[in-house]
Amino acid sequence: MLLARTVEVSRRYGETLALDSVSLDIPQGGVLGLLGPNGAGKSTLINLLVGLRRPTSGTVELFGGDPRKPENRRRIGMTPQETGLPATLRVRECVEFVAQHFPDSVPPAALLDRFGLTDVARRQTGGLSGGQKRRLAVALAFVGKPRLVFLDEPTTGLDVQARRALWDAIQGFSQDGGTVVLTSHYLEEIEALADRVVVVGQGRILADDTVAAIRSMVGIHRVSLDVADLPELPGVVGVEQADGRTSLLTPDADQLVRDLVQTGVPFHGLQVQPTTLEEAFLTLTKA
Ligand SMILES: Nc1ncnc2c1ncn2[C@@H]1O[C@H](COP(=O)(O)OP(=O)(O)OP(=O)(O)O)[C@@H](O)[C@H]1O
Repeated sequence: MLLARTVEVSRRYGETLALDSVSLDIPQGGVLGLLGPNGAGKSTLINLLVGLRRPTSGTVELFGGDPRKPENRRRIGMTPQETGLPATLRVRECVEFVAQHFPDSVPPAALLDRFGLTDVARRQTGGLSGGQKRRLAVALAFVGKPRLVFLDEPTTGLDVQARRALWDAIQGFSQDGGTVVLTSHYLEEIEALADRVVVVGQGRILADDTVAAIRSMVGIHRVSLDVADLPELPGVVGVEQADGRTSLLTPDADQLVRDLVQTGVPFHGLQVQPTTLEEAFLTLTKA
């Protein structure tokens, strides 16, 4: 069963073509990760699906109908990239306020517990930390017992522990049969949560596949080292020099390190790091 879809949807903002003929089906169940560099069109796609924006051309359907109609939107939950919470409302009041807009809702205590907000339930949102605000903003997407939830960069600004707690909550919702569409810049996050990944770039869908397939496409690592004279090595898709250090970009860091040792070239200060998604995309487009 399809919960939402776009058919050849394009969206322009003046001269900018933010989405270019995008067709996407969102069936019931699972977590769909939208992955792509800044400005790729991910937020625009979500905003069209939830009825916040209209397409310039093409069709968008939510539960088989118009995403702008309240009866369709009532069955979704959403956390946009940026949220403004009323500063003087207490956390619990915020949850209760949002709950009033839905025919059925999750009991506030249960929701606050699920999102680790019980301790701050009586605090005014203006007094929350950035991470707590973000957690509340994401929790609010789940208040109305939605069937489909859209989360635009849900864990931006969260520390590792808070991020993992949020992942657990999202996974729990998915295991109970809920469907999630999320955007993220973190491959790690997509890997932890999504079973399907749609890569968006320059307003188009570049790939729609499993996490493993996408990881092999964009999972580039940076191997940095201090080395005087480096021979050519297999599997290197980019070389950068900065501050006297050499960085090698590769999809298989383990193999590269093995090859490096085998050359016998002296080096020190070896570091292996995942690249950001932007770097991975730039490297791939250059390669
Ligand atoms: N309201 C707007 N007015 C003008 N241009 C816009 C507007 N919203 C988005 N754009 C442009 O459309 C393109 C796609 O933006 P969008 O926010 O959808 O990308 P994104 O993939 O969500 O990026 P990010 O990862 O940075 O959030 C960008 O070039 C952006 O500058």
